Amino acid sequence: MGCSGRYYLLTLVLCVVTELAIGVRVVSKRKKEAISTADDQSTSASWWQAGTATPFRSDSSNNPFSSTHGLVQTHPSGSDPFSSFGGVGSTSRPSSNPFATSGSGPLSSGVRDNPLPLLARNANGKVSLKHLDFTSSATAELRRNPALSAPDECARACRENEPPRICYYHFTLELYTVLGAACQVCTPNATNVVWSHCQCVLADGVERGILTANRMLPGPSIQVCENDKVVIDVENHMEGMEVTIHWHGIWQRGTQYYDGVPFVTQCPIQQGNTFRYQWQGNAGTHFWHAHTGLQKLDGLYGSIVVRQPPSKDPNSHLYDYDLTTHVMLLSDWLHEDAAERYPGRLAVNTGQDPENVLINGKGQFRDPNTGFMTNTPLEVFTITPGRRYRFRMINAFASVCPAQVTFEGHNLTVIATDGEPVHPVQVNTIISFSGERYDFVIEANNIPGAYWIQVRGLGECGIKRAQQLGILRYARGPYQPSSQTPTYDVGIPQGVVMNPLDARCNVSRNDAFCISQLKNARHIDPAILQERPDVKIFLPFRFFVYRPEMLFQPNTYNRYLVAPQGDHVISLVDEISYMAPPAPLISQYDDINPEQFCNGDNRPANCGQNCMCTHKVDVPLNAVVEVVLVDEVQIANLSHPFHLHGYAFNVIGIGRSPDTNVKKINLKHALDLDRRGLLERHLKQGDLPTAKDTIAVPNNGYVIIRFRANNPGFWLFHCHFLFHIVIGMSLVLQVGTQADLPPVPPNFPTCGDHLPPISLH
Ligand SMILES: CC(=O)NCCc1ccc(O)c(O)c1
Repeated sequence: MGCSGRYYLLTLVLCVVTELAIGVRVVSKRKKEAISTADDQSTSASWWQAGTATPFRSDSSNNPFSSTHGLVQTHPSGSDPFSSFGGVGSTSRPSSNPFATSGSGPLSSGVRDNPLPLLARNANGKVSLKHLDFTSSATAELRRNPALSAPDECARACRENEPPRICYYHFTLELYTVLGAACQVCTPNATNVVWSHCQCVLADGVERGILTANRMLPGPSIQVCENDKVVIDVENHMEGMEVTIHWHGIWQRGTQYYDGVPFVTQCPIQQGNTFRYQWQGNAGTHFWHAHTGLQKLDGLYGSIVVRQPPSKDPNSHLYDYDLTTHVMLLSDWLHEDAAERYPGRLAVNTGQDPENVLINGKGQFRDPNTGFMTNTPLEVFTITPGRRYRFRMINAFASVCPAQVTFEGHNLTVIATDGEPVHPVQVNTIISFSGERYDFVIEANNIPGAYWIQVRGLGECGIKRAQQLGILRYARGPYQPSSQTPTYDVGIPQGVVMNPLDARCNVSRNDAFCISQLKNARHIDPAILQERPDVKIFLPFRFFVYRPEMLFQPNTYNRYLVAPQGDHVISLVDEISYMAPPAPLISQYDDINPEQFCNGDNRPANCGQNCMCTHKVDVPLNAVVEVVLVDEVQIANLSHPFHLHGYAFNVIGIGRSPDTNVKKINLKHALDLDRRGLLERHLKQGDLPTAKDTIAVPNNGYVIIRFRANNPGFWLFHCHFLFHIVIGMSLVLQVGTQADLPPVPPNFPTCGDHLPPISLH
């Protein structure tokens, strides 16, 4: 296939950015104060089920704790899994439970945390912090340096004239376990997000080895105000593992070397080493996760919330509360190490699809073979009648499954995506992809009670019918919904869909909103909407399927993934499979052999169908860049979410070929459509394309994004599916030159090959 036409560099026109005044909105309505009574905060009670203890463990035979505490559940056939949940129904425990012999149970044993505080967070409102004793988790650094603020001091309502803080976090990364002995000492609090005093990780009640930051799942939440400085010391104690942490959604202007991409912005952090990340966050709902190997899927992720004073949020009049506890992090979950699925197996546990879905690291699991269900606590979000709440949803999935979130009996008013505010739209359900965030408002306007939250895994996750439940609970009301438990097939009625999978985005419809129909609530650089961008890049992507004879040729060791149907594949973006260089681009550029680099216009000689090199596309600083992503994957039902580091881009168009006799879109056809003016581009006055940093390219379709390349650096641009990253569905956009970048800090770690002359002494 020829390369011409894949990558266009048009004349760079430097545009003077005229700062247009944004319509200033005066928010005068005083926000309500937090209510923080104990019954708002804790889910109370335990999840031990009366009856015979049947801990659900992958192997309980040689585990000393196997019959002592655990997830006892006995509902093979649809009886109510919540009879002991939240203080409703039976609270007696199996006699084999060690807590039972204490006569008091974990709630009153004195070792359990105090109820977690509810922080009121509407910036005019007061912050109410109760019961929080952080002395035990204050690290040496916090004690030593009085200029630093602890996580709970930073998780506050943001005011306009308040001095910024320096918010300090210490992440200790370890190999750890779900249902370890820590669970004999305490039970985690269901609403704990900022940190935990309890080291018990329950997940979905199925024992497995995991990776954790500070023995929490998700890891610690970073919640700060817009101008705060954030400092995170990442101490790697994972045996035999290196790691980097990426701060997904944080632009890293001026701190490009702290973006956390291995061999692009840093050397991976070796075991036993501590790496200090420091950045200032752009406002919004973001998250952090490991960017090395498959570690993210084993538990290394957590939320980031960068709040603003309400006067700076164009949608602040739509909600009364923006609580630390109303972050909703969705993740997919396996019952074994992610590495068990890579490169992948042919007979047992094939493919990469998850066993389960978690909401804030919580959930239950129904064993499809036995029908037994764990009864670990579900996530509970508490609301007060009449109030309006901002929820911050993060899709931290690693797999290809879109996640569909529905709240029983409540509309969702979407007010932001990927940290960027939009003109509000009301929907009933949100479909999101790995890496995306959606902020929405829920008004507590239904009959006070408890309501189901359903998160379904779509796409490939439909095979295992992976879903999870949570509870939206009105304060002082029951913990248990009175309605039928939603099942995968008979769920909460879906109504209007945010982000429909059918990619019908060129028509206004009353059953769905496409992302390309959302309107940006912030100022858009007018140059973004000019007809011709300065740089236009077509990026088709697909898989290359190996024949086994090619892949397993003696003395060749090419990487591959065994896809769900058994195909052995690598990923190609513009016919190139990304390989990381042996040293970081940002700090050791000159150590890298220039022949390592490639792109569609510069393919290495003899680079065949499985061309592997460091795919890098250069973009002039300040150019207006358009990227057209084209899905050339020949698989139905699979849409790839692309994430750009360092930026939020404007989503100019999403669609499929209008040509009904074209069965499969490809680069050639997309170029042809573009020539004929048939690619959808929202460039009219008033279209206000929304800003995002992660966008799913619809299956058999395309996405057009634009951004002004005003943040110099080496920015990874990649499919956010974890198993697609490791087989090369990535490239680096180099914006500007090394001279445009701040130098890396003194003593920045170095790495690289060691290939000295061979000597016998
Ligand atoms: C012919 C072909 O492209 N096969 C690959 C299909 C595939 C690859 C990777 C996945 O994660 C996945 O779900 C499906």
